[in-house]
Amino acid sequence: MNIKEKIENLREELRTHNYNYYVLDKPVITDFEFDKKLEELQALETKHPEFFDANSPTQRVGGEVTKNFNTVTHEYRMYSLANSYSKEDLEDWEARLHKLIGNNITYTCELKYDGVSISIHYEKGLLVKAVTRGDGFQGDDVTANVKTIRSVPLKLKEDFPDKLEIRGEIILPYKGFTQLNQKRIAQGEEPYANPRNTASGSLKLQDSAEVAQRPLDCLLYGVVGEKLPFLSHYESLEKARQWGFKVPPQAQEVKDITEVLAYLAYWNERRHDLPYETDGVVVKVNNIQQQEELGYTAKAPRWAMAYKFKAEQAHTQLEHISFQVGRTGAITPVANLTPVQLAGTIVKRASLHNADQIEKLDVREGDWVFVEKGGEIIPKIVAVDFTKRAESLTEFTYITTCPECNTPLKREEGEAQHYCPNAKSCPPQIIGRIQHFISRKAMDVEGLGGETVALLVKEKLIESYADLYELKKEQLLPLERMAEKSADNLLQGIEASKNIPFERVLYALGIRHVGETVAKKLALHYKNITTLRNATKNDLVSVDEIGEKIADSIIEFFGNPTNIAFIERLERYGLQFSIAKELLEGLTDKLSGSTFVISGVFTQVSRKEIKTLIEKNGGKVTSSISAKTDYLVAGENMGPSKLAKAEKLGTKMLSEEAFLALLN
Ligand SMILES: NC(=O)c1ccc[n+]([C@@H]2O[C@H](COP(=O)([O-])OP(=O)(O)OC[C@H]3O[C@@H](n4cnc5c(N)ncnc54)[C@H](O)[C@@H]3O)[C@@H](O)[C@H]2O)c1
Ligand SMILES: [Zn+2]
Repeated sequence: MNIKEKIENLREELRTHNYNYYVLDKPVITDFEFDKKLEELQALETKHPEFFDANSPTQRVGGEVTKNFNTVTHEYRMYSLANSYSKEDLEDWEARLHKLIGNNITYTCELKYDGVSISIHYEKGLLVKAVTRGDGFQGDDVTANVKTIRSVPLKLKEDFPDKLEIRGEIILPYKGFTQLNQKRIAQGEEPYANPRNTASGSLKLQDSAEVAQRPLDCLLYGVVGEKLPFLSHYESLEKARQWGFKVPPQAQEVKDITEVLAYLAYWNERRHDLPYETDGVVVKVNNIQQQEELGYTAKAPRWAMAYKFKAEQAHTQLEHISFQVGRTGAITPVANLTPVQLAGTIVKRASLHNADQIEKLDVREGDWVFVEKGGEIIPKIVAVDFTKRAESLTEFTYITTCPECNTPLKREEGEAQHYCPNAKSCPPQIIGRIQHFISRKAMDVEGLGGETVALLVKEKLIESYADLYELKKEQLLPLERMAEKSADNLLQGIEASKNIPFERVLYALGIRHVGETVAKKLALHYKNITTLRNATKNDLVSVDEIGEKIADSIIEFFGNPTNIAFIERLERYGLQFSIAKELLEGLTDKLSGSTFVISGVFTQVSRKEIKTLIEKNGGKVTSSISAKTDYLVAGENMGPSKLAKAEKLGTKMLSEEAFLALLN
């Protein structure tokens, strides 16, 4: 690989990670690994200026505007921050500052809150607009969602300027994060991975009533605008507090880099005492006039510098490896560790993912290991400390039978995970399936939680989700902690679930690889369970987004007489097994085979309606333009990057009118 290819590859790789992180809220590498790669690219680009590209991830803010909100152009651009990792980096920065603006500089140090950036606009003291950072030039209008955050003032106090834009970070404090996850686990749902991505995902929800349920908070760190009533950054924070904003009190004015380093050392130790996550410190030139003189690079202010805390590692001993069985029978190996302090919590377990991972690390029971916390709540083992390996340790042999039911395990070709095939009577699979069935996105059975399901199974009152519909009050009352009222609620919840629409019932059945979106696709395509049941593999794979793996799994599911018996029972109880009439209205295949991207703001119909129209007419909507995009439905104020990409690829553009005409 030559240098140019290497640079190109790194850029492409970083773009993908940006997309995973900012758009999907599902990073696949740790921030530390991401920053390392970005640094590597930066070094290569500095050494080879001939390959400069204004679109490189080193030159641009990593996010994007999504298609789900109105797009707003920022009056003042939103930037990222330059990063430093050592004392030397900070000293180099100070030397550059001295050269540019002289020696008379003081700084403000603040913590770097780990959440999502937000810009909030006030006019005459009233909150008028809240916008995400997006690509730095344009962001998503998330006003309705931000208004649900209690600490964000809707009205300012005291002598505020007529027009004001304030910048901050929306975060999810640890406490709220834990509560949210406890609720999810009780409802049989997968817990969220970490506070930052959950905050980001919450902010992007379409339903602000749901956002209001998320215990988000907003910490402010900067005011932008003309003729503002302060001379230094530190004063601006004090002012913002007076206006009613939540500005953390840890910010501190310091006079030189030595004091900056003391602040860093202090918070490196103590950051875990804070009620929310921080990933570093931000140092800012204090004097606003000096800030203006220094200005910005393509990506970040020259007057500010982030210093990232090191990802923390712990060193401990792996006592033994145990195994968990999930609802689909998937086996996950878990490392049970000698408890050790890591990033503010005591860690006792770490994920080992699958057999390959164990082999790759060559980890053995009794080994000393290094544990790290990345993007996941469950920490992972990053390496074995071979210097401490006792000679007596033997290579770990993976289990061959299910730890819960003793059935020989299976591993399909090309899959990393082992499965317990005994779906019918393996206890965690039975419980897991029922927990999935009642979960919020599925049948949403109110009054019934994951723990009660486990109890009902243990007491042999139910063996399958179908049994739920035959539960009687007399059976429930003798259960521990089951008062008359809770029994009633539970039964009412079960009764009410009979109205849940077909696509969710289909998802609730728990067919492997059939998630929410796939269930919806299948429901829309096949309209009822009978046609779906009779579909052949060829037929299935012809449906948009249904691949072989999903098709095989559907065929297998319906080929199993036990499942058919369940479905027949559920039909008898009155669950919905065909698609609701409203959904069928206006369904055509006019746009079948075409892929659309929607961008900008529209006047006659909303973006959401456009999306629905496309899908109802058989088209497909994706979020970013690629060679596969057939049409770009372009509203006003479209993102410049989208436009450029569409032009480059020659994507057909449709105005709002042209799009509507296409349908008629
Ligand atoms: N793991 C991945 O795949 C992946 C992918 C992309 C980005 N990332 C991570 O995202 C980050 C890069 O994102 P970025 O461009 O937002 O840079 P950044 O997070 O390093 O810095 C900029 C942001 O810091 C925030 N911030 C928090 N406290 C602040 C304060 N007191 N003052 C000023 N700003 C403050 C602001 O919202 C600002 O937008 C890095 O941490 C990177 O590792 C990870
Ligand atoms: Zn089993």
